[in-house]
Amino acid sequence: MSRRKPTHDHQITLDLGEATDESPPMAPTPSTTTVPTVDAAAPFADPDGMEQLLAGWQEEGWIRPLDREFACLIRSLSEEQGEPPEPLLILLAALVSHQVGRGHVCIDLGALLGDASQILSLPPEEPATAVPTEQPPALPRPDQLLARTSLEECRRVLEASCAATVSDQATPLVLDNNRLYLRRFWRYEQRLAEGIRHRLEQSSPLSDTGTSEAGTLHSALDTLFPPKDEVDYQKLACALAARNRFAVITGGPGTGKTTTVVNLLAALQAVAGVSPERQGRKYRIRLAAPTGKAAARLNESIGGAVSRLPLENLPGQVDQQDIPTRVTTLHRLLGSRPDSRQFRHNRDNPLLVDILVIDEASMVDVDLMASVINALPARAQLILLGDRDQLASVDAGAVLGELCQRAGPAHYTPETANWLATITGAQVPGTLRDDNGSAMDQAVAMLRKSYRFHQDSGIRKLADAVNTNALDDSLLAKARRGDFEDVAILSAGPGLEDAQRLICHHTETGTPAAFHNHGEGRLVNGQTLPPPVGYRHYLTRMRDHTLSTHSPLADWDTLARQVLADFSDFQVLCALRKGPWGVEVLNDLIAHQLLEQKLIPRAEGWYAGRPVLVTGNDYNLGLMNGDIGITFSLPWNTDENGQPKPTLRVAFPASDGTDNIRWISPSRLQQLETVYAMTVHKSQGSEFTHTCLVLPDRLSPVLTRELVYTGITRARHWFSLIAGDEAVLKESVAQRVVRASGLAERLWD
Ligand SMILES: Nc1ncnc2c1ncn2[C@@H]1O[C@H](COP(=O)(O)OP(=O)(O)OP(=O)(O)O)[C@@H](O)[C@H]1O
Repeated sequence: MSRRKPTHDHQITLDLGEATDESPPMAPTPSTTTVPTVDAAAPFADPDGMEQLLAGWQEEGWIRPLDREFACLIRSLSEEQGEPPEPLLILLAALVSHQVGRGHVCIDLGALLGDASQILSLPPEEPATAVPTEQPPALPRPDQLLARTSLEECRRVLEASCAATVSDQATPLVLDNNRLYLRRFWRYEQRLAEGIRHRLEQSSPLSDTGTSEAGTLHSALDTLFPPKDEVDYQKLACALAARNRFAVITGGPGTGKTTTVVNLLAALQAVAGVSPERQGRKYRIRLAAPTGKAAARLNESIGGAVSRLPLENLPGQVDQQDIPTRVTTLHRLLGSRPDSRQFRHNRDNPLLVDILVIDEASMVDVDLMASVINALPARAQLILLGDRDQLASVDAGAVLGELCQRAGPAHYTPETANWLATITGAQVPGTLRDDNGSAMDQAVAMLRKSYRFHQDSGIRKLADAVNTNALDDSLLAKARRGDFEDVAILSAGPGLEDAQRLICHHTETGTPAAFHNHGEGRLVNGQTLPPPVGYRHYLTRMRDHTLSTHSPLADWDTLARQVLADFSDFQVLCALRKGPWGVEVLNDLIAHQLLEQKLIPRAEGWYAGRPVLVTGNDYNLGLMNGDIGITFSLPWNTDENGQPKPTLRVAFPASDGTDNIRWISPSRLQQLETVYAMTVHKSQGSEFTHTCLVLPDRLSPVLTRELVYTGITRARHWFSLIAGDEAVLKESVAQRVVRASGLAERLWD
């Protein structure tokens, strides 16, 4: 019988990426139903046995209902096509879905069979909170099952199945080079790799140093970057990004990504101004970021950088209006539609843009990045900015990290090095050269010098040590002694309650006494910095204002702007959501501390002073996941006696690049949470004057080098650390986030 591969792609509308949490599934709560006892061989005997086992895993919280349902769907598809349903196929389907839920784009079967418990993190490690189960469940673990099979067997089963192909047939699973994908994610990765490769192949008139365009780039860069004794990596990055239709500029905090991209855009507009091909038409440029918060932050910094450009000295008659300063969110740019994953802009309706710059690109998952590529005209230039060492996107993929995996010791070919020498006058250091560098290598630039953090900055030293897994006792001891003027390590007594009390007190006051010289007298860019603060700071401004019923709305807007700015002067970040060190418990404890100090009127429900974080996009209200608002009690309405009747409204900054305030009734807000404490994941793309990182006293898979680095680098001027156990801090730094994906192989091989 000849079997037809079913075209079931449309049926796989299960949202296999969206249920992604920031952390792997937590440890099971004790089960109330009896779970069948099976040994590791039994589930392979028949598909019912395998399904029964998956049901047990789901019941124990090891996998999501979605993972089991997907596996059952694969079984049904096989049966519909007259195939004997293979238990191993059902298992692999559940596992690939599970992995996508944890941020992986696919499963690398070789790696999976090599170390299944590490790759799958199953059973989930007990989190800091877990109530120990009295009896561990008598279920075979995935690694025990996988130990009974081989790569050849997995391949055989998948290749024989009508549910998996390597071809363009729309089967729900794709086996590609020993990597197993959900088709949707395989397509994203393919589309992304194709879009990047296509851009890398396009030639640029800038490549030929004899063209007028190249000559203009040379003189524009000389104007924008004053001569230096050392290699100017910003200038090199500008030149490389100008030459390629796809480029990545990566660098740590304050290395000048914004400054560089503004210079780059000015240089490109200068080139457009002289280009015979463009006949004086300037490029249409758009700036975007993955979240409203990240867009707002770039908005803040870009205007200043543009106004400082020496435009009058540039060739090509570049005007200030030629460089945009408005930053939009990617969803807004692409035209998101409620209840749909499809954007208004796509291959058939591309964006009207010549150059698209995406900031904070580490937060962009493979799905969204593929949508960006899909919506870009074929010749449009795409420039990604971001810090490759930060946490990867919450949803599947680690696109920026993968694109920058060879950025440290770069791989510039002799051709690139010679071109850079002509265009920038700089010699590329020998350590960054490679005769065998690929096209992709030539499109990646890393900024290596921080202009925000001084050489002796504790924040910088800690971040560097975390990145290189060199966080040792002597550095921590120095920080604890107050040797760094910007870092404080706070230690509580041994008990959990002592630690929680310390966190609450610190959160209220910011504990300036824990910092060098009580945080007094620090000079930054020639200005004295105010000492670090806690939440008392913004709540005091709220409490002490003198506005009344008769005050105009503009005055309330001004107050809201100040309070929101004060709120961003401090933020507690947690690694975990659940448990005594997690966001939920700490939000509650901190609210009660502030209530006790009479800074807020109550600690539950809605009240004046409650800070909230939007946790899902609300297109009707124009609120995006990650937006932060503060609740105000406004005397705008009056009761029947004409007396002011306070009304609660939440003030949000407008997300359109203006400094407008939107006042929204709490009853209209659907997805949100209190945000005295926030997870490090949610803090990506944000920055706070003083950041306090709280780490638990037990290791969990969530605690990784990327998480600790991201937490530390959210601090603009002050960083405080409260760790339940410093050994856990060091162990966290040794753990890395590794996400399975085939993107790098598609681009480099
Ligand atoms: N080449 C330079 N010379 C002197 N100062 C610089 C240079 N480049 C950047 N700066 C300054 O360093 C600070 C950080 O620069 P910028 O905002 O461009 O960095 P960034 O990498 O975008 O920062 P972030 O980490 O916030 O994304 C700014 O005050 C900027 O003016």
